[in-house]
Amino acid sequence: MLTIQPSSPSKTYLLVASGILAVLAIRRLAEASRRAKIDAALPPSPPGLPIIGNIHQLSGNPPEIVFTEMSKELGPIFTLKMGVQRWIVLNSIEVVKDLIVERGTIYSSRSLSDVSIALARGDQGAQIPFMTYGEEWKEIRRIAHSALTKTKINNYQRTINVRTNAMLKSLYEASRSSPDSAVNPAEIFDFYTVSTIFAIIYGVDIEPNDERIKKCNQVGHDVLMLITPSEQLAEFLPVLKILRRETLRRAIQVRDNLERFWGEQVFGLKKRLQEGTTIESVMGQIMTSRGSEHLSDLQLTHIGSVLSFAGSEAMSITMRWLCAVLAHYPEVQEKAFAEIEHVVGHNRLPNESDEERLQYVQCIILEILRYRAAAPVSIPHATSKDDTYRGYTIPKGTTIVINIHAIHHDPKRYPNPEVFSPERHMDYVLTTNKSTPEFSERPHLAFSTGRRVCVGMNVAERVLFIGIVRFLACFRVEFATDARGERVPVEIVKYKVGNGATCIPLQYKVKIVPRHGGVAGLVGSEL
Ligand code: HEM
Repeated sequence: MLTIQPSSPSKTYLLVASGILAVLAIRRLAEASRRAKIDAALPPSPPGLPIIGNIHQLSGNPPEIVFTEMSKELGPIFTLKMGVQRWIVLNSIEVVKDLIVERGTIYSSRSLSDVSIALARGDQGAQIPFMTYGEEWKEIRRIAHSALTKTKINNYQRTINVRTNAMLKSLYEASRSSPDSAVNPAEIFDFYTVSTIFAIIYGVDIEPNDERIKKCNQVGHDVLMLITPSEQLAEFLPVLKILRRETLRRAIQVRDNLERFWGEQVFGLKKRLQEGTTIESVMGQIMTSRGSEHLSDLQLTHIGSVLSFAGSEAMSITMRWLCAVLAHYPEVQEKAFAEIEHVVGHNRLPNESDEERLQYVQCIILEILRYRAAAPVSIPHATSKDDTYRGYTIPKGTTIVINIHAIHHDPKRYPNPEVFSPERHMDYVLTTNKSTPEFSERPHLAFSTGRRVCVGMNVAERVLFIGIVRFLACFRVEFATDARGERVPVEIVKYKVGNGATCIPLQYKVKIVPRHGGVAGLVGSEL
């Protein structure tokens, strides 16, 4: 008769343990084979290393340059394995149109890191760029968008004019106070854009030494320090997350400071609205418009902070690039000045109603946004569903990078892309129906496209137009000379990558020369 011997406890443990191990191993194998299947169907990928994949290939050069080089080998859509994450990089206008525009419901989410969730409270907060695609984001974005339409921006024209003239005055004074009139305009442009945005968003006027500027810069800087590439590494290699407790604690501290500072701005505006002492502002519009009564103070704080912070740096970067590029292209400046003289004359500054007739100036602005887009890889999107495209599989949760730089430097679209040539946009300016151009006819994608397109685009375009046209009407940019009489170089090929993957010109100094004797009077005028 068969007798079953009770197994010893150690044998039982062994059996159970080996059972568990077997199940784990099978699961791992199944997972590995599932991943291998998905990987095989992904768009092509450059060879990578075990575990880290392609991460190491992104060190050194700016990401947009690395991606553009890779796309020459791999085609307009390719995959990068960033540790445990998959990135798919889009490098042509056709692919961007097919996926970001036409399949916007799938390609408009964000993949949020632990740090960005801690900083912005994820979808519970209202920091638009840090929200996934869904009803909350749609609602907050709709509210922000309706306060930033082209018609609404007309209400801030006087504010923009006043701030622009303050910038011209600072440039004029800076050029007079330095013996060789060599000026580093970066700080002046920074103050111009931050003070203009503050005035438009909250209806307040701030001076250069205002404490709010310092605090706003500090809070912004603290946020950017938390989203540096090294902080992102833990998202690719989760084993590093153990080391990140301190970073997460810091993120919460930074968020508290951010909410305190921007909360004070909302509170101040609320008080002015109750007292009837405020002027028109975007946040005032949002706080009093029908349909936004349910917004909490925290949501208002987040919306106000993001609208103030998201755009002013990008606008300043664009002004800094233009000033640097103009030093290299005197003929562009002369042509623009001749157009301004013809349309506006010398006795007043150009304004928004002159825009239609200042076609060459319009081309200059389009060209600087193409030539050096402030955010050349946009803000990464993420897929919210599995998809198939051109026979490839694109799984849910994939990070999608729009390589704006590659599109802006595609020689088929822009012959000699490294030449700054405003003329290339003249046909568009003269003939295209600018409010609804064909997608392929768009002169640039600096504001990205699709459902996530920059919500502050109308403000940015208006501020850049007034800032740039008045700058061109008042000044000529020349190379400065050093003590030996030699030209001080201004770098326009190499640049710095900012923490938000922005493309920032290296520090430079140029001569800012007033165009004529009437400039002193013009820059001192109120409007
Ligand atoms: C030259 C100036 C500017 C440039 C080049 C620029 C560029 C961009 C880009 C590339 C994006 C990412 C879009 C995407 O995810 O595909 C973006 C998003 C955004 N921008 Fe701008 N921007 C500028 C000015 C502004 C201004 C002035 C504001 C606010 C008044 C603003 C507010 C935003 C917001 C809130 C988002 C997030 C949109 C979302 O996630 O739905 N931007 N911008």
